[in-house]
Amino acid sequence: MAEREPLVVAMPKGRIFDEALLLLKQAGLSVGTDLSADSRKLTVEVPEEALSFLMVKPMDVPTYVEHGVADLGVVGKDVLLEEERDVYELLDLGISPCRISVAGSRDWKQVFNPKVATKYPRIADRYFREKGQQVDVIHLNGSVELAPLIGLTDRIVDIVSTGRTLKENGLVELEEITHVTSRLIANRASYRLKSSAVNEIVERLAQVVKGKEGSS
Ligand SMILES: Nc1ncnc2c1ncn2[C@@H]1O[C@H](COP(=O)(O)OP(=O)(O)OP(=O)(O)O)[C@@H](O)[C@H]1O
Ligand SMILES: O=P(O)(O)OC[C@H]1O[C@H](OP(=O)(O)OP(=O)(O)O)[C@H](O)[C@@H]1O
Repeated sequence: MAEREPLVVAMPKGRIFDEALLLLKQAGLSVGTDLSADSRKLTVEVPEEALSFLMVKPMDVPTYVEHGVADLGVVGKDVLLEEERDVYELLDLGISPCRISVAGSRDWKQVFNPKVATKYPRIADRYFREKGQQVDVIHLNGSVELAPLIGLTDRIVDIVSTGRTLKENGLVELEEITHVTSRLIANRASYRLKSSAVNEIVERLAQVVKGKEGSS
């Protein structure tokens, strides 16, 4: 039974949630039944473990952590690269793997003043700048694969996992930008001021992650 002030953890709703929850359980945390993908509750208290969870949009996890309303958060590396928030990245959890890639039609050809559609404008901008290519980045919030199909852009920068969305829309992966997995992040002040509680969770999760790596 923990006596300390609860650690607040920002949990991403959506794709990552179930895998993140499983990791917490495998780390021996009894998080109860309120913390579930089906729940509509936005805050879940687990007093037995001195933990409190916030259910947030994946893109917003680093925002809550940077501002210190959450001590810890679980978030995809894609979001960290895009959001560039001032947080500590403590652990690669190895869950929800995917990649960020450039994609387009099979017969794509370099054009003058090329356009790229993406949910990740900063990542795309940085990638093409580092390659010395000038592109016009168009920010979309989803259904990004539609852009080249209807002539909005020549290419896209988006998440690829199974490759099914690209395939079903007649697109191909042209270049991989980076591999993505989910990470445990911490608020900078919490990491110093609540170090023993934070380190305990990090160590427990690291054990689980190490065990999975060993068995794969
Ligand atoms: N196939 C995939 N597509 C998108 N994200 C994936 C995929 N596989 C793993 N991920 C990871 O899951 C996270 C996205 O989760 P999710 O799709 O639930 O959120 P979202 O993009 O904010 O979705 P929405 O805007 O539809 O709520 C990404 O940040 C990435 O790290
Ligand atoms: O390679 P796949 O396994 O097909 O996964 C990749 C697709 O999944 C995501 O879209 P999502 O379902 O989140 O919809 P969105 O278009 O609203 O972002 C991503 O943006 C790709 O479109």
